[in-house]
Amino acid sequence: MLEVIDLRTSLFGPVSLSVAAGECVAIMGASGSGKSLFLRALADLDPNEGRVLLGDEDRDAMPADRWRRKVAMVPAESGWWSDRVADHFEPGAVAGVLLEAFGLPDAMAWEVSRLSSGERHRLALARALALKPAAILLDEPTATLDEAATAQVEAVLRDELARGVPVVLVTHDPAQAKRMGSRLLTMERGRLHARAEARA
Ligand SMILES: Nc1ncnc2c1ncn2[C@@H]1O[C@H](COP(=O)(O)OP(=O)(O)OP(=O)(O)O)[C@@H](O)[C@H]1O
Repeated sequence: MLEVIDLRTSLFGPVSLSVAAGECVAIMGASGSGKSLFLRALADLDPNEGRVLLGDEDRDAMPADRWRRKVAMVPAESGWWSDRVADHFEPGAVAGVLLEAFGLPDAMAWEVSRLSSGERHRLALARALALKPAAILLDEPTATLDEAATAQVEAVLRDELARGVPVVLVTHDPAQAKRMGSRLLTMERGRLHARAEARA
């Protein structure tokens, strides 16, 4: 369970939200409504106030880097700090399995400079999931992807949900929100509301 209590910055909130183990909450909302800022605050990437709990662990009781490893945010545009894709992954079999699932089995040997935007996005997702986070925050994870690659990403996310990971998914795609979200919320001027479909 990921529990958010009165999370806020000067630019959004307060927002309170509970995401159960294995639940995907899909958040839509107009451009500039505060969706990315909310995810960044949840991951403790920007200064913020409020409480965030993961199971019985309190974010404020652990160093920020430990929290960010547990609660992985994959932003809309990922950062790369080395020339080779492989340098962004810890050694081990988990990454290989993910790259297969994303249809990029050979990507470990590639240079970052050759990656298409869709490849970058899937590899950023694989990089985050390879660390086996306890909660996942996704900012438009398939915005750059075609239908087949979108299906691959959604299949991997379903596996994460099946193993009990709570997922917060920001998307501009209503069909994806319905496919993946067990609850649909909308961000409006920095506040979260239930969407009409979710109340029906
Ligand atoms: N450092 C900042 N200072 C002032 N305003 C900011 C800052 N960072 C973001 N904003 C503003 O806060 C608002 C919310 O930004 P945010 O990135 O969360 O939007 P979003 O809902 O994710 O939009 P999109 O769907 O376009 O990605 C925007 O109007 C943005 O310009």
